[in-house]
Amino acid sequence: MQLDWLLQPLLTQLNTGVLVLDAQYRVVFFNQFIARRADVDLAKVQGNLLEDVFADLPLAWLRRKLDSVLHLQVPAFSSWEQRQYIIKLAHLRPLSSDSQYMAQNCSMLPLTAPDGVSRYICLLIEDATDAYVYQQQLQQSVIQLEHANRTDGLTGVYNRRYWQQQLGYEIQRAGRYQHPLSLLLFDLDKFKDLNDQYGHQGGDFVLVELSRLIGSLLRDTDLFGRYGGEEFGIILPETGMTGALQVANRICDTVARHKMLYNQQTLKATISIGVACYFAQSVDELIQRADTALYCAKRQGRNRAVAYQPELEGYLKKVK
Ligand SMILES: Nc1nc2c(ncn2[C@@H]2O[C@H](COP(=O)(O)OP(=O)(O)OP(=O)(O)O)[C@@H](O)[C@H]2O)c(=O)[nH]1
Repeated sequence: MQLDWLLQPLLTQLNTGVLVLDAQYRVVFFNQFIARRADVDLAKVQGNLLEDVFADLPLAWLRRKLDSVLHLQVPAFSSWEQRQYIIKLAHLRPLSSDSQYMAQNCSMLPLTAPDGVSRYICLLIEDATDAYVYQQQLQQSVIQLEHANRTDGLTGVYNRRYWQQQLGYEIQRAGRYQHPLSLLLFDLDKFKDLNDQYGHQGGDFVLVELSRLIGSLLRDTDLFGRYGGEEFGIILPETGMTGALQVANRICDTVARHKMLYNQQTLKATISIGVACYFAQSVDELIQRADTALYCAKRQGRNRAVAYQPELEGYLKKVK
């Protein structure tokens, strides 16, 4: 049975790109799938070098691949995960993909003409844009989940679990390399009164506004987290007591001077800060020391930063 008549309609309708090159990598043939998406006319470019027909090919890489197919006479494959595309072909999902071009799986097959001598290579190009788009969406979701997993939903600073985990890592690092490390624990003053006066939403507004303000006063390497309701912690890597007190006083002063507009009313708030330095303690001990200093700051009249010293423990016993 003669089947030659099948070839042309099959190649025209095939939902796969077919591109045939000779041994000098000149274009012998490509089907409609490629012609339409690359906007090239086979009759006009037949016999031209591959790189003169299709712009911006990854030429060095592609030649290495084609050379091995031609000389070893074994097929090669390139997936979209390895190289998103080889030939710039327009795809049919321009809106749902961040890429203008079709993601491609490409098989490269060695061919020998009936004369038994002339060698060719056939490239079969499959549209893998769907897989590419799904993978992009999945990666995006993973990034969003990771962000949500370490962030406090209200204020956008780190949540307690993640922040405390980071404190553990920073303590290990400071211990191993004998580097300074300080911790600030702060708490809004008389926040209950603020909540009572402006409602819970007013209180939330202040928490958000002050988190943003304080975050803007920190270095990128500092780690700012929400420890509990209106209590926050800041880890200051590479910072000893003098530097930590400077940061704490700057935060205290900036907050006290900051005016916030809420429901046409001007709000002000103050904070108290406890400062502790790392000296080979555990996470819990370091937090405990900063908490003791914070408690003293409250007892001494609020709106201030107090540095932890062992004498504070005696002071606490007296006032209790
Ligand atoms: N709006 C709001 N309020 C909160 C949140 N978390 C805790 N609070 C409130 O913060 C207040 C904390 O009150 P207290 O622990 O008595 O302390 P304070 O009024 O700030 O007084 P001092 O700490 O002694 O200066 C409580 O009224 C809590 O309900 C929150 O996420 N949003």
